[in-house]
Amino acid sequence: MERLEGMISDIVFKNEDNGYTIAHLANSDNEVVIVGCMPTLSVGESIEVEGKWTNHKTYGTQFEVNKFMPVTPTSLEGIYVYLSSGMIHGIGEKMAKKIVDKFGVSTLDIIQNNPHRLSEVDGIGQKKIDQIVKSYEENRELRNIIIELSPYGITPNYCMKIYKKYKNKAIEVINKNPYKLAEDIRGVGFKIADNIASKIGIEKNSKDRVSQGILYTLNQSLGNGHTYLPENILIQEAIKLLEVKGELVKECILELAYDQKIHIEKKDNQHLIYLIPYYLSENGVCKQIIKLSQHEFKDLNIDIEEEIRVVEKEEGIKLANNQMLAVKEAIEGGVVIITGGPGTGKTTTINTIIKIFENNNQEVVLAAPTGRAAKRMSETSSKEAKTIHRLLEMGYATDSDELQFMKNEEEPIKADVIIIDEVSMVDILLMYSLLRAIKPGTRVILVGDSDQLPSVGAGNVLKDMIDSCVIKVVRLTEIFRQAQESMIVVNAHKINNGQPLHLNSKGKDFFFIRKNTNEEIINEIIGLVSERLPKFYNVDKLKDIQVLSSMRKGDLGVTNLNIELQKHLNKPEKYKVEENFQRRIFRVGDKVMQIKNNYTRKWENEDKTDSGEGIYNGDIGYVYHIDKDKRIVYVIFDQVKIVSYTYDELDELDHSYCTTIHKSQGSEFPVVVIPITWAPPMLLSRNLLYTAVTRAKKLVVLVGDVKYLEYMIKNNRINNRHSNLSYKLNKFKEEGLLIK
Ligand SMILES: Nc1ncnc2c1ncn2[C@@H]1O[C@H](COP(=O)(O)OP(=O)(O)OP(=O)(O)O)[C@@H](O)[C@H]1O
Repeated sequence: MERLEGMISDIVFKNEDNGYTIAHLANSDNEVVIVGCMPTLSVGESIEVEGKWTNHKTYGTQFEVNKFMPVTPTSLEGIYVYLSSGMIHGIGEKMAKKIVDKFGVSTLDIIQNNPHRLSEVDGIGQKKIDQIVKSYEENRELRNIIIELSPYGITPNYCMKIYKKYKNKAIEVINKNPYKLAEDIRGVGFKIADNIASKIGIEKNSKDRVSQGILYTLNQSLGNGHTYLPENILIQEAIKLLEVKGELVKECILELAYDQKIHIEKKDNQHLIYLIPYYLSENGVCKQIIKLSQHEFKDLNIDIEEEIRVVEKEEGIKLANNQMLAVKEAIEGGVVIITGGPGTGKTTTINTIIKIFENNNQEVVLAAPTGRAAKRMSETSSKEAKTIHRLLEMGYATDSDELQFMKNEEEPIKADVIIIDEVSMVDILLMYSLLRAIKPGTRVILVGDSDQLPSVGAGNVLKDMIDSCVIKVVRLTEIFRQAQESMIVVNAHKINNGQPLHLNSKGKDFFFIRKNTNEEIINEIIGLVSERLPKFYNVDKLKDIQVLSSMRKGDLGVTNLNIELQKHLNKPEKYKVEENFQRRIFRVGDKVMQIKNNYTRKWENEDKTDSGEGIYNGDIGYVYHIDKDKRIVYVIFDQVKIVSYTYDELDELDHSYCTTIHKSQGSEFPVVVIPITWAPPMLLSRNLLYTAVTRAKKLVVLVGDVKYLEYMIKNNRINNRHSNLSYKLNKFKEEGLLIK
């Protein structure tokens, strides 16, 4: 390894995604090209680099950097260049000159140790001093983290994420418990954390390590939808991960339970191991369901049949028997699940229930798990529907900096009736938060299609509640005439029943285009989306058509289809600003999706007369503007909400010309295009196909090989999730805890 020292005189290239940088390093003797991961580098900075000389075919001799360290500039010129480089917010070129003229070589010492003295410089007030100190500190801390962590193979990009999460506590957190990184930082797995741990000197058989491995295994299993793991499975998986003896794992499981980090529940001869929040939520859901169902509901003193007749007359419909039953249960029973596939009249039933309650002065509140599902519910009911998170008023309590729900047992939701749609998407944690915020006496109506994919989060709540037979369930099974005319609806039910589909009926809305190779499928999809569908169906290629894929990777996965579709749906143009992040290009006009809930992300309209906060997982928007100087991408959602993302926040956004079927849950689109090709069996499943097809309102086009379509229809291997909700609800019922 060789070392060089000098000042950065130019930055030739910087990849914002992974920090790869090509720069010129100058010292009194010469100027050389250095390359490597140096994300925080800026012109004027003095650094020391460690690495080796290489010879590049095209670019000649360059220095490949393994490790870099900032050195405090000592020369007046160095200090001036550093301060004026733009790295310290609040100091421009003029101000830098003034400061250096005043304090000379002691400038950096003053900023660090006696910042109040900056006020001696003309034009610097307290506010400016605070800004300079904060920015200087952040810069220093980030550098320290990079220097400390890069030997463990953590890329600078992750260092930035780590810094954002823990701020100046980062090194302390990592030294105390490196495994915390695996829990908190998306993309850092147990293996990386374990590597740091071993370098810090944590032994393979250390109980800390094994305990963290057990917690990590349980955390990972949440990603597969499990609310607990049977002990034998947990032990097997932990042994595989940690390469230690089973006895030690067992011992650590007991210690974790003793420390109340996990809960062990006995069921028959098995031990079920839960992470605490999941145990509390599962029990809490059971308890709340019992409480809510047992309560005496206020008698509305109405003739239900007469009330139904009034609404039927107003709407010009006649409810089917099961719809009628659902309405009666909602009013008389008080807690009910209404379930059914597409076109079975769920919306019509909800609307009838709303009308009857409102005709009788009852306050009805509507909510759904995602922003898009709530928007759709608002549209079909002509009444405001909120996301469940908004209904529960997610926010910061005065004495805490953690987001939490303001609505709970003490401060319940004010309503006589609460109707929740798309309940299949609600996981066990959210269901508990919701139920605990409902006051006994409030009527609760849960609506959903239990054949859709289960929630992304742990649990199989809707299905378990239905299977338990503890809550009254009304199943809507009749497909109404109007709905029967749609092959989308008819085929969706056929998929659910494992039957062959009606393909390509003339004048209908469900087509299969046979293509064999992946290349043919991609070309066909591009042709359909960019030209033929907009032309023949008069739909907007960006807003109305959604391509859905079951997978992320591969030629026909979301990542590649987004790259291919972007080339045709939003071509590069001189007037369109774009920024290249190597893996992906963000360009003005791009269709994008927010991929995680961000309850505090601010938005405002163009003339800044309206603003708010909260952008949710699955929200689709368009890149509106890119400010390369400020390093900000602006995205517009719902035609008016403009949201800014700094470059290092772009991991919250994905292109969405194509999205995964999982992400499309709860959303509907006029036209859906789905590639049908080989994939691992768990991604060729009936409920994935069913969920994808039922997202379309006007037209479904499948493109690919019909043998995989047939395989999907047959493959009813329901992803079995470890969940104890149904069993527990029944157990409580048998033990006489439920009156009804
Ligand atoms: N009792 C009824 N008599 C006649 N038509 C009905 C009846 N109930 C619903 N419909 C019609 O059937 C179609 C589907 O109904 P609705 O939209 O309520 O079902 P849904 O289960 O919400 O469907 P989706 O899940 O596809 O939105 C609509 O056109 C609706 O007008």
